[in-house]
Amino acid sequence: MSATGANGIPATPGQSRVGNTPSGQTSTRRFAYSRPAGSGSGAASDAVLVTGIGELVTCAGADGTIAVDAAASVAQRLGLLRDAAVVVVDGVVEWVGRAIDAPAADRRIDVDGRAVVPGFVDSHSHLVYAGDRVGEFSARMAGTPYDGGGIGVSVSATRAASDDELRALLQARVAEMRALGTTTVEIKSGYGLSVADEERSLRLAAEFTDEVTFLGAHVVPPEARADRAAYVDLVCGAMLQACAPHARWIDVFCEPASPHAFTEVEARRVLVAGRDAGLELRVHGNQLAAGPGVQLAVEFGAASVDHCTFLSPADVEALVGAAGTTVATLLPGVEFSTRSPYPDARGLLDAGVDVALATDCNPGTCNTASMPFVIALAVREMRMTSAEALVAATVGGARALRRGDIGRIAVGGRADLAVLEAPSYEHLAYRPGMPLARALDL
Ligand SMILES: N=CN[C@@H](CCC(=O)O)C(=O)O
Ligand SMILES: [Zn+2]
Repeated sequence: MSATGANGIPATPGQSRVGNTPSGQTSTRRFAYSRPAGSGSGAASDAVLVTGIGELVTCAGADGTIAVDAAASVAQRLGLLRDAAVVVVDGVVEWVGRAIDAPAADRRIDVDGRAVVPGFVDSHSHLVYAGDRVGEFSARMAGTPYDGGGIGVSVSATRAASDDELRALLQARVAEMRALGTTTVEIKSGYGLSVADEERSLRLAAEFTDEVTFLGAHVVPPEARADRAAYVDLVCGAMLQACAPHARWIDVFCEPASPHAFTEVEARRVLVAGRDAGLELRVHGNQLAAGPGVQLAVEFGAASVDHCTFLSPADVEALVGAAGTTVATLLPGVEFSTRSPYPDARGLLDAGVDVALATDCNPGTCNTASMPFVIALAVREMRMTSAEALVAATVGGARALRRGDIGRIAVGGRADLAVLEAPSYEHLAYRPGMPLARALDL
């Protein structure tokens, strides 16, 4: 997390909140930053010059997707600068340009020719859980299919954990993400599934991010299976009332192919109730089979429909029509870890759908916090170009969270930078599994 904290991943919980700021344009004006004379050290602005950037990818020209095009055009749309510098004042980008034109600043960080990209925006994760399900993973690798039933195992372990245990687990997971270049993360509940345990999950998640999502409608918990309707009533009633104050978003696992997840009718009730409570909408849909998730998300104007693994032509058409409103968030780490077919990213991009990439980090279907791994999968397995994958992991994630202040390196936006142990962003897919990206501490 950047030093300025809390809309992204804070280094420590409980940092102050920062509102959204609109992204500005790349600036080439020349001036010097310095602390105001006589100001106390606590009150002064802190201007940092990040220089020696061999390749700076600002994503400033990216509008959500990068067309497959001639190299020069891709570079232009990526907002790619060589031998560049960025000036950051109090966590906000104040200047972007050639290093030789850079103004003076209070402090200087020289990245010595490395590439710098926008910090990754991981717009889909389930980090509030205890225990693991490695046995389920091994069984799956031996042929047992995933159906969501294992979520109950994580619910039991999470309910049994103390607040401090869950907080420590969250802190460790968020730190792993930051060490891999992620600067904003969305965190869902969904392993509590009682009023008290969902409320607690969200309260703890809110210590680490503003992008908190209520997922009481993850599965019907084991003790409620005899009366599904009563559980949906609870989610839409007392649970929502207790959880809404901690959350920005509501999500539902709409997957009729799973006996544990929710039908279209049930999901519709959850989305209506969440919207009426003032929450913004997201949907887990079309993960295990073709189904109603995508159409429902589009109908409700949800910010994102996530997974999109099994889509009909009508689903793609609906997503094309919803471009600018509903993002298709692809989670190829899930297909990797469940040995499932990958979503047709190429078809979605070519059709004009807004696409994001995220980890879905969770104990069941994808236990990785690595956005670089997701980018490598997107390029190798889903035929996205490296440029498309980087944009989907930055601008795409920002759009899936309806945020204009992150995902790009632009004047007026948050100074969330990831530095690469590499000369170019293309190394992210070229060197899979290598620790190439880290969030830059300013
Ligand atoms: N599919 C629903 N939820 C998670 C998996 C949760 C779990 O299996 O623990 C997902 O997005 O893949
Ligand atoms: Zn998920």
